Amino acid sequence: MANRQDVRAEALDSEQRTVSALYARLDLARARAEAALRAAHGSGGELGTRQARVEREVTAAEQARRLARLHAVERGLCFGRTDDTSGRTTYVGRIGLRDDEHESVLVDWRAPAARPFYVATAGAPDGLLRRRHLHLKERRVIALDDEVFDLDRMDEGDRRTLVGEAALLAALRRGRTGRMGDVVATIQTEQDRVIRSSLQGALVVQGGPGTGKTVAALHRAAFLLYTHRDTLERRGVLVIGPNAMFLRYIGHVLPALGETQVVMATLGELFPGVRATAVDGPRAAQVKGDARMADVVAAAVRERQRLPEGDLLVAADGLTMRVPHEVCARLRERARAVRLPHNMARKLFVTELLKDLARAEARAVEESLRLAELELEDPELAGPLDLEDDLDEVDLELASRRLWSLEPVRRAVDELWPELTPQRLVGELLSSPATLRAVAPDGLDWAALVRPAGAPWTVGDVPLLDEAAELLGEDDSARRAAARESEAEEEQERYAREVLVTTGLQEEGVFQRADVLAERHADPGDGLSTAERAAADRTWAYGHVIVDEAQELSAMAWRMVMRRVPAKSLTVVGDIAQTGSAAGARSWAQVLDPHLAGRWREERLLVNYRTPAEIMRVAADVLRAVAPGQEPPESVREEGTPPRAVRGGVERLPDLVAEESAAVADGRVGVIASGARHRQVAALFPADDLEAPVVALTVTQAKGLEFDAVVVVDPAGILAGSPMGGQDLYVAITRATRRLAVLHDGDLPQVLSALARE
Ligand SMILES: Nc1ncnc2c1ncn2[C@@H]1O[C@H](COP(=O)(O)OP(=O)(O)OP(=O)(O)O)[C@@H](O)[C@H]1O
Repeated sequence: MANRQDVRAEALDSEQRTVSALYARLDLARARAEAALRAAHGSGGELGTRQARVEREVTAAEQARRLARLHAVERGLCFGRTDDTSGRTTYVGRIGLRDDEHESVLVDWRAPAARPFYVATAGAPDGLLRRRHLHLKERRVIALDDEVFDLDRMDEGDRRTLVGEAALLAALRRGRTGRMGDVVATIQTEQDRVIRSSLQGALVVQGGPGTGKTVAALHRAAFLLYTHRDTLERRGVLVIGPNAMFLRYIGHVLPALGETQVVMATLGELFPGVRATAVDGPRAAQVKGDARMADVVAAAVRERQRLPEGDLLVAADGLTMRVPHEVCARLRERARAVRLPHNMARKLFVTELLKDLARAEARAVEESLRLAELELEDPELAGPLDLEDDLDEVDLELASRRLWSLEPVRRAVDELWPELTPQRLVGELLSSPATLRAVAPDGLDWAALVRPAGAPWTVGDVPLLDEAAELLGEDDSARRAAARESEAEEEQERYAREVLVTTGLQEEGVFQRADVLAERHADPGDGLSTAERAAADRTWAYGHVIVDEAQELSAMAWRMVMRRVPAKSLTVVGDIAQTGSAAGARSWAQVLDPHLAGRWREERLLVNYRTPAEIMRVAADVLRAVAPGQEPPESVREEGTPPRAVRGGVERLPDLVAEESAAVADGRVGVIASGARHRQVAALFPADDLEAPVVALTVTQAKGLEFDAVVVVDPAGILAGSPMGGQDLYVAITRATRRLAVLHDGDLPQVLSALARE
């Protein structure tokens, strides 16, 4: 009788044959796409009608995209197999493949046929007998894991082939690389519900640290693009993350899932032309994020629609024109009443005011003539003279045009109703205590906002700029056109370079230069991909928006995000217990109801795949202290290394980090310090690249990230550092996947008393 070793080898062999055949299909699909691409490029050159040329280009673009996808799925092409009760075997992979008879040989993980692979559980096997995970190294099958749902119904031969350790645990024990990986092979049932939830409406994914919210949201983006490709490729998907480092951390997940058409941005980048990275202190952040700031910005715009002290007096060309105060007030009311944005309504105000100035000019001329008449006693000039009444519409228009060319007139108009950019309005508002005092509602701590003129934009300013842009009706068409043009060229070249590399066309001498190919590819429209076009356009309406670490968004930030997605199709991912920003959410209803009026659904993730149970027990004490109503997620594994507290100052840190590094071998160490200690710690570990073996971060920077070992420095400083210090400590502790050490120089905070002492 064959022993277990032989059975294992036999099963591996058999799967290897299947997997090799799948890779052969992949190679064939690539060869076909390359041939189609070459045919599209090669056919007809510059000849043919414009329509033929456009059609060729569309085909070429499609084939190039297909090729890029086929190349992106090389690693781990096939990772799953199901055997069901009707005797059918299905292989699940990163993309779908068919044989020459058009029979499916590999099912795309996002397709309905792949569902049982993700949802089957021992209690509800969904028609499955067995689920098998295949582990590949390059194109070789190196291990198998089986989960059996109905042993009794398996035949003897199949039973003998059962192999494996739970695939999930194997995946979770892998060392961290500084990049988030995809988990397509081990998606859990509760995560699968999130991933496949309908595109319509807003879905909130609430879950404690490490429950896979981020990873599920990214797989959801890939799933939605697969299922609703038409809509979403046209409108685009936007993923909003807390900072650039986080976006780099997750940046590899979607391409590995075959999706490259997603815009990733931080909140500080959502206003084209501004890249804010500075952050406000808690007091300013809280006020800036307050929903009442929308009224403040609106009042600041109205405040710029001014009236003269008394009558308006404009001296130009040797005359003084006078427009009575009441007339100016009437003109302002009329311009406001049209309810157009400020810069558009200005046109109306200026047109009317110029007419009144023209009449005033006529009056002034008349007046001066009368004076001249009195002085000269010239009988020729005697008799009634009423220039003002003689002006008809044509005269008025001509006079207005002439007046508009005079500097003093322009200055006077700008004084009353200036053309404003969002940057100017918000910049001048925040550096003017007098204006802030005048426009802030009672009870708003406006003094917290005051800052010097020209200070760099903060992330909290961006929603204010966006609000201002809505009210001002920023006319950015010229800037947009220019930006599109240069970006379009760059994009075409970049794309062409990719095509040259992935297809080997360059090597074969079909195209030597990316710019030549780019020229061929020039989109008859603006040539930008949806993603690029959307990122450059403040008013772009995305098809779907995913917000990660969404608990940090202020009420003002939510207003901005909602403008980006008028269809209100959103995935909101976060954990109320981790809110660190003073302006962040205390409940999902509080931040979402103003926009969605209860029309949002919530899924909860309850299992922590990151943090071992020993560390989570300490984190749970912290959570109980800061948010008594919140339940910590349950860890899926014990690691066996008790988390520890080490007494000492920063001088003890190099040794401690060396110990932790040695303990995790090739893994990564994150040193998370209080704001007060961060500078000192960062000087010891200066790398700002997550792939470095050791990286020093503040809690805010560490949000959403994870490390094999974490060293928390100055827990008391973290607790005392902000009104949300408890939440911050909870975040810091839960970044560890294997080991935790806490370095403290004063007394260890009470909430950490469960740590082993050294
Ligand atoms: N089904 C899964 N299979 C394998 N690994 C998983 C799975 N789900 C989650 N993980 C891993 O668990 C870790 C935590 O996931 P993720 O960062 O998405 O959690 P999160 O809920 O966003 O956490 P936080 O709130 O702390 O930012 C990641 O390393 C992720 O790859």
